[in-house]
Amino acid sequence: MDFASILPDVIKVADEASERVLQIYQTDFKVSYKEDQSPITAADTAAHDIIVRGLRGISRDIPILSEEGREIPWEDRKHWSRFWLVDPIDGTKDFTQRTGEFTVNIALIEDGEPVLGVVTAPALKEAFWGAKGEGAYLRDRTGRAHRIQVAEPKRLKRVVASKNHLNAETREFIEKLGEHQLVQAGSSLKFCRIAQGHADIYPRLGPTSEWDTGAAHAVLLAAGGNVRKLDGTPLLYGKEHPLNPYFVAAGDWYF
Ligand SMILES: Nc1ncnc2c1ncn2[C@@H]1O[C@H](COP(=O)(O)O)[C@@H](OP(=O)(O)O)[C@H]1O
Ligand SMILES: [Mg+2]
Repeated sequence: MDFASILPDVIKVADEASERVLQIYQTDFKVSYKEDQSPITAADTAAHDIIVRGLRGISRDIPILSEEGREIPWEDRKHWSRFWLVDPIDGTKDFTQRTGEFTVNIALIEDGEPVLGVVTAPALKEAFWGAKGEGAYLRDRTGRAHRIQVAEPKRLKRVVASKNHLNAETREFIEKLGEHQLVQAGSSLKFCRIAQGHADIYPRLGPTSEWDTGAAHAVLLAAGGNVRKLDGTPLLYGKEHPLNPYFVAAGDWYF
């Protein structure tokens, strides 16, 4: 598949969803709660609909797995060698708390590997994208896009961690890194901050699902980073259960 030729179309889909999400963000939106007690708003479902329609326009043959879509039986999914993995809004808590640190996430997975990803932060007016063999890019709030790359190794490690999920295991991991400084970022922006060289390590010793990480994982890979499980093997996608194992994201030099 020619990633360079489909990237502009995927970015366009993410931008359309982001625009709608931002409109809803600026209203007095209502918050409901799903079965697992996680929050959901009209923005999640509106973004899901726009993304599904847009991706179908890019290719009718690639199936879509979205956090806000219907559950697709493993019997069907186990035959997928390529699929879109979508989180219409990652960081819904940040959305409802109006921190601005939420993202729209679209990934393309091939044989378990995130090979293309687009992550937008509508309220911050930032968009990140990357694909295998194509490098990673940030379009900043001025509207200009430029190539991004992970930072060189330094003694002082800038650690990004979830403010909502900073548990004892994560704290212990961070202490062992030696000289460090905590950098705050919500949702999948944690991977993106590493990809652009603003942070060095993101330990996630807590739950996430595949759709929370796929797109930003692809961006980080394209920027010279990696995401590995605690046993050192790569984090993979398309499992029967969408829950990710614990992982660490960082520049390649860390592993
Ligand atoms: N118990 C749990 N099981 C699965 N995922 C969880 C979880 N607790 C938090 N998460 C995931 O962590 C994401 C938020 O991460 P962070 O705190 O780093 O911003 C949430 O994304 P959503 O907002 O898309 O639901 C959610 O998917
Ligand atoms: Mg999510």
